Formats: sequence, C-alpha cells, structure tokens
Amino acid sequence: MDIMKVEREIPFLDLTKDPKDLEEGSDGWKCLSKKVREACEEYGCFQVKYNKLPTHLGEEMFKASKELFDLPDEIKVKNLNSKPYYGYIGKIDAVPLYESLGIEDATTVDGARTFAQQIWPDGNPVFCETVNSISNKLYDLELLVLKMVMQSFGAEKYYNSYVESNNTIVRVNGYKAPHSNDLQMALAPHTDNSSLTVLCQESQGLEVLSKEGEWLRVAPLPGAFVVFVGEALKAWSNARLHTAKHRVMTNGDRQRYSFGLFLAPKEGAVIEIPEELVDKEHPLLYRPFNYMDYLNYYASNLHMDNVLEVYAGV
Ligand SMILES: O=C(O)CCC(=O)C(=O)O
Ligand SMILES: [Fe+2]
Repeated sequence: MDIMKVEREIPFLDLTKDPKDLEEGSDGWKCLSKKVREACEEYGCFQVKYNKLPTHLGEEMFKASKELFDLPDEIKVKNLNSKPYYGYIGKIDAVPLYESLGIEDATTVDGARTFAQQIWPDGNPVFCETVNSISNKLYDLELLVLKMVMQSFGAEKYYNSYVESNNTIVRVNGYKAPHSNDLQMALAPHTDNSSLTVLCQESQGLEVLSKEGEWLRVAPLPGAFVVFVGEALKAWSNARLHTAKHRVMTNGDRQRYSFGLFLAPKEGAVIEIPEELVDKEHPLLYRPFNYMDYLNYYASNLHMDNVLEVYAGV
C-alpha cells in the first residue's frame, strides 16, 4: 500500500467563524490570541481568513496590478522613494523575474495619490480608491494581530504607542513568466523587515522555511491572507517571536502577482524591548535602536545573514 505523504503547512486561522471571537476580552478572542501568538512563535507566520475583506476588492487590486506592470519600464521607475525598499525594485540580476512598486502610506488618500501621480498623469483616481480601501482593511487585520500578540505577552500598554510609531507601505509585486517547466527562484529567501506583513498571492509560488529547515508551500486559498512577523516586531519581542524566511518559486508561462501591506516603524522610531519581555529565561537580546538606521545598515550589507543580531545584538 502506498503511504501518502502529507505535506506540512503553516497554521491556518479562521477569523470568520464566530463574530464573538473578535470581541476583545471574550473567550473566543482569548483562544484566538493564544493561537496567533503560538503561530508567531513557532512559524513566524500563518494563513488567515478575515471577513472584513470582500473578495472583489482583492480581484480589483490584482486587475490594477496587471495594468501597472504592463506599463513601460521608464514609467515604473518613476516610483522613487528616498528610503530603502520604499520605491521601485527590479532589474536585479539574481532575480530577473521580480519587479515591485511601493506605495507609502497607502491607507491615506494623500499616500495613494502621491504614488498615482508618479505613475499616471491624471493620478488614476480609481486606482487610488482601490488601494485605499484594501489597505485600510489589511491595516485593521494587522492591528488586530498586533493587539492579540501584545495582550498575550501582558504588554498591551505599549500597543497605542507602537501603532503611532509605525506607518504602512503597500508593495505590489509582479513576477514575469519564467517560460520553463523547472521551478525558478523568482524571489530569493528573505525575512521581512517590517513589524508585520499581510500578503495576498493570486497564484501559488510562496514557500516558507520551517524551523526544522523544510520549505513549506503556501497554497493560495480564496479569501485568505498570509501574515508574517517582521524583524522589527521580532526585535521588540526580544526574539520571542520568530521571523520566517520565505521565497517565491515559479514555473510555466504565467505571470504571477501578489501584494502586501507592511506595517513598519516610521522615520525616527526607536525600537526598545519592554521590560515585560525580559526575565531570567529571556535575557535582553537587543539594545534600543533607531529602525531607519537599521534599515540603511541592512540595505548596505545584503550579503549578511542575521543582520538584526549583528546590528543591535547585545
Ligand atoms: O510574492 C510573494 O508571494 C512574496 C512577496 C514577499 O515576500 C515580499 O514582498 O516581501
Ligand atoms: Fe517577504
């Protein structure tokens, strides 16, 4: 008899089951918070179903993404930003299929407009509307995850100031078709530098490295999102939370699209581990550090593994 190999998967959490689960302090909420924290500790990520986000919004976003990536290169490169990883990324020899654009403060009307005016002479109001609505929903989901994690660490008093010291950036990713049957590395393994990332992939390709060193495929479930812990929140948590390396592998003749909302510390924000997360079993691992200085250090040391440990480790 054949023994079927069951593929391991990252945790899946359904937030749409019972509306009471999302009532802060309810039993359902406490139970979900525990699961969220455990997923962030063990995997550094999880898939989640979240009903505040109607599927048509995701479809509109993918349609807009396709139009964006069909534009000539000389237009796309107009998406400039002085901060590293906030603007156009592409034409990288190691990952020639990958292209990405960044929309800073995508939750605000001004943020979406600033981006759209870089790309379209008329500022594409329809695109702005789509980006604003979707990023606000994804932002709500990130805040929910952040609150659950902080509460379960008994560190909820830091929630408001943490939220205030962060802003958002949407990255829209396009991967050219590899035109090969063999899987190609479309995006190299990395961890995100954000506090949290919520990602939506239109088609398969995303893989996550487990703590056991196994690449786990993440299936694109309809209406589901992938939440990743980023280096900023890992640092804040005194490395109680894990950051998972992930990559994109593609083959065939189809382009691939994804987009993500990154919650990340603002310019000037300092990451400092709260005393609630330091004890005998969890000695202090990082000194307080300026996030943007860390990000610039990261950008100029791309060959380095464990940049956070090197930059801020004590
Ligand atoms: O396209 C994907 O599925 C992954 C994108 C990603 O990891 C990123 O933008 O940081
Ligand atoms: Fe990523």
